[in-house]
Amino acid sequence: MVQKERLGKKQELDKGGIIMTNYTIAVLGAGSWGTALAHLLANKGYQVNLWMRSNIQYNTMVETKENKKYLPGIQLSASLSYHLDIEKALSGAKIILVAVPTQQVRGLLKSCKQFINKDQVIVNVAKGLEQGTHYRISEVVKEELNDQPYAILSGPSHAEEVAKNMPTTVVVASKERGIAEFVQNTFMTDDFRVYTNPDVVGVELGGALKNVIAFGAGIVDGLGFGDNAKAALMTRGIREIARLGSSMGANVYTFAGLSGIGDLIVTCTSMHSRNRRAGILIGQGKSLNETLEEIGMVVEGITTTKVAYELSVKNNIDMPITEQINNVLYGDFNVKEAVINLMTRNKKQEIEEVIAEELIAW
Ligand SMILES: NC(=O)c1ccc[n+]([C@@H]2O[C@H](COP(=O)([O-])OP(=O)(O)OC[C@H]3O[C@@H](n4cnc5c(N)ncnc54)[C@H](O)[C@@H]3O)[C@@H](O)[C@H]2O)c1
Ligand SMILES: O=P(O)(O)OC[C@H](O)CO
Repeated sequence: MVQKERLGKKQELDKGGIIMTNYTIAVLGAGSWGTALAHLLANKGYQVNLWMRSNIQYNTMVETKENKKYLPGIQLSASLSYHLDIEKALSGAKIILVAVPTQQVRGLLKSCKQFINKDQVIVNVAKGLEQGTHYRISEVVKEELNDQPYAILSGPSHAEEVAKNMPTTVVVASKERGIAEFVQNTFMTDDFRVYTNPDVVGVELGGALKNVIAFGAGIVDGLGFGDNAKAALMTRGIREIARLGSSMGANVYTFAGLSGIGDLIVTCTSMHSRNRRAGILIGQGKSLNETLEEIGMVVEGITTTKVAYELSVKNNIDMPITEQINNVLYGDFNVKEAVINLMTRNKKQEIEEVIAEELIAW
């Protein structure tokens, strides 16, 4: 347990003026984000078990207390404990933080579900949609673990900045308010501010779909276009995210928040963003294979583009930016051709859902 004074006066207290930090949290996946969050939680005083699948990475991390490939230059919390044995990592944990790429989540859960207890809270941080099923991660978790307590933690948060305690705000969504507040209390620090939101669908979709637009923003940069084009892409991008999201049951206001415009801004403008950097390389004429090799980390927008495009067709939602990015990635379209296709579409009203009476009055 850590005294209130050490963590700052605004912390929520669990019990009698004392912040409970003596429980165990398992972090599955030691990429950039899993490592940064494990470091944050260990620094806050929790027992953190960081599990990874690679022996080589494990040996290096135990020896150097650094994640040289995914989070170089950060001396990790001395109390972090590293694991190759997933059963041991999960044992006694109150929270299981799932921090592997979206397409790997189902396989990971299948491989360890026999070690997961019914009361352990799954906190997902992956931002994507499953290929084939079109599922959000909560749907994958539901299919694999039935009614396991679940929350999604998302929002504008690059691992490189969180690991350096730079001010960051995120949002946690769960259908159960108590779970969202438990996760909020667990992760919140003076530098890492966590909001709650009941809209699991919106928070999951906002985090996944912004990667598609960020990839497009990178293409714009790679082509050498200016700020006008980037602003247009972001503005029209959030509209199509909101259109698809509301058709799938999300609250449209969620997309005006951290897991909407907030994450879109950071990902479209930051050089930390792998999605944006991948788009820049494609815009400069590199092939997809060359791009993925150069980035060397997960680029969620590449798989999510295909799923988002398929969802837009299935739900009959107009998503012209996503469609053109899908054409570039999977239809062999040239990036310049995609831009021409976007700019020369039929004339439109800006707010197409405007109610009929307003239109008539206008
Ligand atoms: N990096 C960030 O700043 C950040 C921030 C918020 C959310 N996210 C999201 O978090 C998720 C993970 O991203 P990341 O940045 O940590 O990716 P990363 O590419 O940095 O690392 C991915 C890690 O997952 C591991 N991995 C892959 N498949 C695995 C499997 N089957 N079992 C065990 N480990 C496996 C890899 O070895 C690697 O260590 C993504 O969905 C990403 O969008 C990342
Ligand atoms: O580096 P990216 O593009 O995967 O983005 C990381 C986070 O999602 C930013 O919030």
